[in-house]
Amino acid sequence: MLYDKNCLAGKRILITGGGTGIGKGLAHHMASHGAEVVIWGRRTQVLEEAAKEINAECGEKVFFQAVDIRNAESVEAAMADIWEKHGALTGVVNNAAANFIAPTKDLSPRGYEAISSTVMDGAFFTTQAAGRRWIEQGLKGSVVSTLVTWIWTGSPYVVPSSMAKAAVHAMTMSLAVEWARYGIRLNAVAPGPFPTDYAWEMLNPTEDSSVGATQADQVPMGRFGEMSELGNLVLLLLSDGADYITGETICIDGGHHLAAPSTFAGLNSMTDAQWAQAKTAAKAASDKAKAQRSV
Ligand SMILES: CCCCC/C=C/C(=O)SCCNC(=O)CCNC(=O)[C@H](O)C(C)(C)COP(=O)(O)OP(=O)(O)OC[C@H]1O[C@@H](n2cnc3c(N)ncnc32)[C@H](O)[C@@H]1OP(=O)(O)O
Ligand SMILES: NC(=O)C1=CN([C@@H]2O[C@H](COP(=O)(O)OP(=O)(O)OC[C@H]3O[C@@H](n4cnc5c(N)ncnc54)[C@H](OP(=O)(O)O)[C@@H]3O)[C@@H](O)[C@H]2O)C=CC1
Repeated sequence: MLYDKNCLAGKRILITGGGTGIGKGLAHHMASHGAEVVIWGRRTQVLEEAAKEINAECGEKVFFQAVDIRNAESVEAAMADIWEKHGALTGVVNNAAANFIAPTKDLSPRGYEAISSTVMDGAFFTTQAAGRRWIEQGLKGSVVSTLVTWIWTGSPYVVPSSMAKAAVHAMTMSLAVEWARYGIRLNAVAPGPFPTDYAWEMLNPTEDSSVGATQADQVPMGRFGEMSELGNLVLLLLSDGADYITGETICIDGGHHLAAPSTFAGLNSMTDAQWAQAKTAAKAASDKAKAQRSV
């Protein structure tokens, strides 16, 4: 363990999308360094299992709420519930996201909305609900958003995600200035590929769609990122050790985007028939998750 195992003692951190993938890894990392953690997602069973798994190792540190972050009223109600039942948060990780690869010309308005509203509106509603409370109560707070290197490079075939992540980047810089006087810091991380089940089903659904963005051999360091590496960076930003850092987005990608294969440009050669196969495969994974949603 790089950091002291109690370095986050007294911290209470909300992680959206904390039931799976990176969010679950972050929840485990923060809980194992002494923080109390609340995880959000739309599937009660998935959240419950994640909390149980982490708590078995770390003690009763992780709590969960089924929340759809696209719904401002639900976010507000769940945030009020945290303050009432657990106490004030000290940090928020805007980690939940939706994404799938698709040719932009074929995207329906609902497809665009599903991705952009989750990433952009969800991060805004969650940040505002916590920030308002910190300001009213004179409390310090730290917000960390999980972005992606496409905020600098853009990426074809994931245009709504690139646009919405760039918007959250703008929110990070803007509120860092607006809320600095309240002691509220906003930072972000921009990971390269950290393979997770759901993301890879959405971004790498078929053999033909496996391109640079999701391939370890395209990373200059020759490997994917490890959860503990991302966890250590987010931990630092959530901790008092980063008290003078605000408005920053820190890249953690083994040099991936500087070597240029970090986008989905390699999908330019896919045919319409290959795109139809990719859509069918991604939708099957998505439908399986949807059948488990509680909200
Ligand atoms: C360098 C490496 C970088 C990697 C960066 C990673 C970034 C990520 O963010 S990965 C995160 C992946 N995780 C998720 O996406 C988790 C959440 N996902 C979901 O909730 C679903 O999978 C969702 C994205 C499909 C959204 O679900 P929902 O809001 O319930 O939306 P619908 O199923 O009703 O679909 C809305 C709309 O979108 C069309 N659509 C769905 N899937 C596809 C697809 N694969 N291709 C094209 N279009 C798709 C769907 O047909 C609907 O449109 P209409 O048909 O017009 O109604
Ligand atoms: N994996 C990678 O290589 C990279 C990932 N990222 C970013 O990291 C973050 C995590 O991605 P990853 O762990 O890979 O993917 P996952 O699909 O595992 O995580 C996304 C999470 O968001 C939740 N979620 C989606 N929509 C909503 C919603 N409307 N309300 C509440 N929760 C929601 C999902 O749960 P549920 O469906 O139950 O609601 C799920 O737990 C994302 O922001 C992604 O963009 C960035 C760069 C690289």
